Amino acid sequence: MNELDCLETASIKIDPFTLELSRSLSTAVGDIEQRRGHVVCVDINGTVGIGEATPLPGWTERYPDCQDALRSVSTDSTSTSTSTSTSTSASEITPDTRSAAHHGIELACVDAMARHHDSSLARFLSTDTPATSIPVNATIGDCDSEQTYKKAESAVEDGYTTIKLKVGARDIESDCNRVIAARSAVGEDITLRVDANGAWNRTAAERFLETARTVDIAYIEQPLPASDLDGHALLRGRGVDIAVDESMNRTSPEQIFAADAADIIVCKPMALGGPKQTLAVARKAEAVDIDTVVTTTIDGVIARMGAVHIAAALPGSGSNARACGLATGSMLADDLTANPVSISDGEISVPTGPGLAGGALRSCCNR
Ligand SMILES: O=C(O)CCC(=O)c1ccccc1C(=O)O
Ligand SMILES: [Mg+2]
Repeated sequence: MNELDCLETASIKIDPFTLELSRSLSTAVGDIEQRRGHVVCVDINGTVGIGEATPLPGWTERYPDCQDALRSVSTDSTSTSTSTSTSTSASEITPDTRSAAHHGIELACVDAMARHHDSSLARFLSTDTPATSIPVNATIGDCDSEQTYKKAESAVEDGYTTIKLKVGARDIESDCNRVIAARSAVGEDITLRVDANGAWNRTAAERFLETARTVDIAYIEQPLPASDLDGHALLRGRGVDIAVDESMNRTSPEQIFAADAADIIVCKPMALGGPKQTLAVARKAEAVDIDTVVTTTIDGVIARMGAVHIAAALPGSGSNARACGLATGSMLADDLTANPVSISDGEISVPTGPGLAGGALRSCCNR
């Protein structure tokens, strides 16, 4: 079955939501304060599947475009209140494959298919035995050195063994002082990484790299603008690994690999258009010895669990793999429904029931 073949036979219902963050996440490209999206519920011959489409401007299509794309495939007239016609033939309109709308539908389809096979989504997607838990990183937004120290200390108290700091929102010297502060807060055994969200030029990135090497930063995520693949290639091999994130949205994985631009790719299923594209990219990366780190765009619990299953289905996933950015649920003030799995000792367990999480997310389709 093709990923969206289910559109031909499924009924599709969409339900908009807004989730506030408990505290905004400060990054080099601005603050994230709120997440708006749609729960997507499909019914394929009586098997229900749940997905989530939560666009983030800059990373995916804009909210109105996502909503239009979902309405065009929805078969439920009550959820298309502002549109005059109900539904066009679903097979005529399929959302752009690299979109949050596509992610929402595809996730719902694979959830239904996994349920139909009485398999967890990770097992359904994996060509191997999926991981049962995934190490995850704590994420610390931009803040001053003193706050960085305190937050790093408390992340370790909470059991995290990998911490990611957002950098690039202040001058290089201040960010250098922040990573020095973070290292002194956590000791030697904790993995530190930073994410500049493309804020630096090559000179600034080189300056940061000198300090990063001395405080043992595992990798710098997107130091340079997304299109500067050659610049990323030049930063490699200097004692700190280089990861790309935004570049994944601007160029193809093949271009990134060909430019030798990255040691690690960061994959956000919501931005890559769904579980299948994400896995396909990760498998290509593995074939050329590049690690994949799966993260979210700070999604609701449905997409977050989707990302956990994707991470578990990846080649070489599990406790020895690099920590994934999947501990983003605590940034939300409220959620679509209760978290089906817990995070402890820096690892998130992979839900074991059929599909995304057995019956645990079911209430999302009756909201
Ligand atoms: O990866 C993480 O630790 C959290 C997720 C994160 O940083 C993020 C969240 C929303 C949008 C962009 C990003 C990013 O990685 O740049
Ligand atoms: Mg990033």
